[in-house]
Amino acid sequence: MGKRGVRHATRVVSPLVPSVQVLISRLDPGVPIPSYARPGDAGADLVTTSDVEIAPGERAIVGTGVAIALPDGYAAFVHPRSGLAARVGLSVVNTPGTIDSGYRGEIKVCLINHDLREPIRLSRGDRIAQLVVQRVEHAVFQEVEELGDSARGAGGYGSTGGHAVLASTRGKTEE
Ligand SMILES: O=c1ccn([C@H]2C[C@H](O)[C@@H](COP(=O)(O)OP(=O)(O)OP(=O)(O)O)O2)c(=O)[nH]1
Ligand SMILES: [Mg+2]
Repeated sequence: MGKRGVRHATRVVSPLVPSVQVLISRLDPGVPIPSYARPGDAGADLVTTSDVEIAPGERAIVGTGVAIALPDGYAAFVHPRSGLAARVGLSVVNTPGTIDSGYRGEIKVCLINHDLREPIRLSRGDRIAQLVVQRVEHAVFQEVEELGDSARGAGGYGSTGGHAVLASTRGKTEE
C-alpha cells in the first residue's frame, strides 16, 4: 500500500521482456541493428542508410540497411518518431508501414516532410522511424446476409461528436 492507502500495481515481470526472436540480416554492415532506446519501448529505432534532403511537402524513400524474417503470425509496423515529427515535421507517408512476415527485402521507409517552409536534412545513421513487432490475426472472412446489431451500428466519422471544426466556421455551426 502507498502512503494514502493507494495500492500500487505490483510488477510481476519487467515490461516488454524480449519474447519473440526475429531473424535479421544486415544488408549494410555499417548500420546498427534496430534497438530499443529504453526498457519498455514498443518501437526499435530504424536508421537511414543515406544522406537525404527532403524539401517542404516532399517525400523520399530511404533504406534502413536491414531485412528481417518474422515468424508466422507476426507483422512489423514502421511508425514515425514523435520527436522528429514535433520538431521538424518528419513523418512516414504510409504510417504505419506494414512489414509482412514473408517479406525478406530491405525495410524501407517512405518519409515525408510536413513542414511548409523548411527542408529536412538527414544523415546516414540518423534514427528516422521505429519498428513495432506485433502479433496479428489472419481473418477467415465469412460472408453473411446480416451482420447483427451493435451499439454503434453504422455511425462513424464523428458520429459521437467532439470533432474539430474549421476556424473560419467556429461558432457559426450548430453542434
Ligand atoms: O513502410 C514499408 C512498408 C512496406 N515495406 C515492404 C514490406 C512489405 O511486406 C512490402 C509490401 O508492403 P505493402 O503491402 O504495404 O505494399 P503494397 O503496395 O501492397 O505492395 P505489395 O503489392 O508488394 O504487397 O513492402 C517496407 O519496406 N516499408
Ligand atoms: Mg500489400
